[in-house]
Amino acid sequence: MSAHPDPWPAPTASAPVAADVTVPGSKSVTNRALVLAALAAEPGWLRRPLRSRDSALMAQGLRALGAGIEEGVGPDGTGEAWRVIPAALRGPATVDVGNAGTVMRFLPPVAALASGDVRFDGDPRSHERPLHGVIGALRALGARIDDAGRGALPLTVHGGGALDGGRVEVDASSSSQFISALLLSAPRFNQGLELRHTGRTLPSMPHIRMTVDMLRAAGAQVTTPDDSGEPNVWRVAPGALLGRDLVIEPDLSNAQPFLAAALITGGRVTVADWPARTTQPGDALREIFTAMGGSYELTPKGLTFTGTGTVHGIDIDLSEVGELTPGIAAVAALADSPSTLRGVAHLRLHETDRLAALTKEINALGGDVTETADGLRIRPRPLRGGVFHTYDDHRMATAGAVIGLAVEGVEVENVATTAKTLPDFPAMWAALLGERD
Ligand SMILES: O=C(O)C1=C[C@@H](OP(=O)(O)O)[C@@H](O)[C@H](O)C1
Ligand SMILES: C=C(OP(=O)(O)O)C(=O)O
Repeated sequence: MSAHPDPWPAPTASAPVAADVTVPGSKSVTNRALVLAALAAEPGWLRRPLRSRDSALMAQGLRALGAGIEEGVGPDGTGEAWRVIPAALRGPATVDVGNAGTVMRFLPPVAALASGDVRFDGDPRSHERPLHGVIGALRALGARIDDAGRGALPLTVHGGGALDGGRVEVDASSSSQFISALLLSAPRFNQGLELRHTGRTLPSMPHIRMTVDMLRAAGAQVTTPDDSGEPNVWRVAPGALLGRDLVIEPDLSNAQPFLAAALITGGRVTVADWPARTTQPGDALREIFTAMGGSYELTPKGLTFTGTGTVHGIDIDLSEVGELTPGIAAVAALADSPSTLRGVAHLRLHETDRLAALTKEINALGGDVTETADGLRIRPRPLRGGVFHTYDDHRMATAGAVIGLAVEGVEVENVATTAKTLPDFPAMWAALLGERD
């Protein structure tokens, strides 16, 4: 990957885009697959894993706890793959979570199963992101954790080599990852887990379904509220997990800027290998961007999205698909009518305060965005060039690039932050526009 100027001049589209795009593996699937493979009773493979900062941190954290994760080619000799060899989990170990929600939430339960002390720390922002649900639940299930009373990072898990498990209550209204974290390790708890969510709201349900689907595919017995009719209760039976040979789906949330490019420029983009059935929230983009003025066709080759060049505003509850908000806000700022994005108050505690950041940066380009209690109101106005700040948030960077397609002179500060989940973004973007990186 070449070094990029900072700020990075976002290319404008001089013509409708027409491109085939292959996006790397899903962050959410890769990091769940790594955890489940490390907890399994036998080795497994991840094929076409995401290689990015967040997945490297997850792999490194699991290695620190004793798991073997080898880079290589898949069992059929083709393509990149990771071989995961589970081993006894042990400290002392140090885990750097960076600013990866999946690492900071999914690994403390794994550490509670290890014997020895496991220290967790990360980027300054990781100290501000909610973790209290995981810490409180693990304590209630028998773990010893020293967080100096902060309810957040940094902290040390004093792993006892096993965890009783059993019943626990968690308020996961600030992050669905609290629930995913506890479910993923639960087959290894002595009594399994009965988890009750006590909050009024619960974001990102597709990500919880992803957790349940992947647990089941690894042989775990899981009961969801849909199965039992008991709202907000998940149960996981104790039992061994299978090692899998898993092909990771492309990251549909990272397909978003490319689909947005087709929508905005009146062009056409085909994203290869779009899964026919998936729990990824990015699958909702087909319908959301259709409502905003485009159309799509799903074929065995992938998803082809076509725009007309006219973008309509949208009034939509994004609570299930919160991570799509920055990209939708960028498109909405270029629409022919206002938009209201609702149900995403928890985005204030993501990589950055995304509601404040989007408001500030779009308005700095001449836009008219206001924050509401749980989202954004966006009134499109003619935009002008300027520096688009990204606050170490990969989705702010891609949002700035999307606006830059239609607005001359947009410069994205720290485009390298896209390495969190999409390290090749600047080169992929240049290829989309037929330019050299
Ligand atoms: O479990 C996951 O892989 C994710 C869950 C969501 O987190 P929140 O529920 O905290 O929004 C999502 O925003 C994040 O990008 C990935
Ligand atoms: C919220 C996100 O990430 P994280 O996994 O760090 O929570 C995201 O990728 O939009």
